[in-house]
Amino acid sequence: MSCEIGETVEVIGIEDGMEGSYFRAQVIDRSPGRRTVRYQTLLADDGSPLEEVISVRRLRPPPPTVVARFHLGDMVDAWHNDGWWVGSTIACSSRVEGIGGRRKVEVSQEIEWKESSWWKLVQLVFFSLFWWLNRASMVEVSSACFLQLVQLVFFSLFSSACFRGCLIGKGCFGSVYVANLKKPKSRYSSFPPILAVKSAEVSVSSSIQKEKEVLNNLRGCRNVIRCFGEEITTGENGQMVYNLLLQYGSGRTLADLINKSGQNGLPVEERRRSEYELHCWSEEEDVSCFSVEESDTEETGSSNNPLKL
Ligand SMILES: Nc1ncnc2c1ncn2[C@@H]1O[C@H](COP(=O)(O)OP(=O)(O)OP(=O)(O)O)[C@@H](O)[C@H]1O
Repeated sequence: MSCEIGETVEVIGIEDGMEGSYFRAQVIDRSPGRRTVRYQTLLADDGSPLEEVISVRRLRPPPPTVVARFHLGDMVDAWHNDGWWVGSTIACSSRVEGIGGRRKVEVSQEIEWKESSWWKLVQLVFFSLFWWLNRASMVEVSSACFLQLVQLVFFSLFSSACFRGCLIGKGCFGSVYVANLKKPKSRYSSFPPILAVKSAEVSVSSSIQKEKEVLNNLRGCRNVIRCFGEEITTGENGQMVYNLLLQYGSGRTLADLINKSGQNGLPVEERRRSEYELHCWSEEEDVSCFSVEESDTEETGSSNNPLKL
């Protein structure tokens, strides 16, 4: 994205309470790696449009106007408080509102699963105690036993967040199930009511544990499936199962979509949308799964050329 003077862009909010929101603005000046923008909806103290100098990393192109069908659990942008907020649908209405050519849907705000400090304290006391007992040779704690103890404490404090439903698919490292929240009004109330849960036996779960780390690093990247946390449950045969709680992608994978589209490939609108999403992703995370021509001396290093997958 070149972000020339006069171009309309969207700026991601980074201040407290503004994370995950995008505000439309116009570029009014440029310097290497930075742009001065004038917001269309945010005002300065004197009532004039707010102007700000920001890094180009906070910019994205305005999204294309598409008429989309929304499903429960879809990730969407919703117009709220003068900006677009990333969320997921928790209810869909057929009512169409004329906001920027998009439908208005009810959203649950972006959430982050933060462990409460008392839970961290319990963990700390628990691990310190076993570390001390182990060092004093008062108990022999094998790693398997240790994991079971962790599970016991985990279960005594929290039961599983959701009911597991049918199998959606299997990958090399785990099986993916659709799941519903057990108690939508519990501490998980900010989770979408429908989740995808990727499960594998604890002993072979290192890859999906790694996946959690990767997804956490990509948190805030609006086009990447979100991870809501992890939990350990007991499987049917008593084995310990590691579960990754993921945003449910109702649209299936891009590969599924391409395969379904037959010989002519993706419809033009769908292709544009996918290119746009991959473009935003590459801007934010420097993803190298496709090549984009390098642009002049800009920090972002990408241009408006079509993506080559
Ligand atoms: N968050 C999700 N929402 C909906 N369906 C999903 C989700 N994650 C995975 N799936 C479905 O489950 C299948 C298996 O996914 P998984 O991530 O385990 O493996 P994969 O990406 O297909 O392959 P690999 O194991 O090589 O990564 C996918 O093909 C997809 O159809």
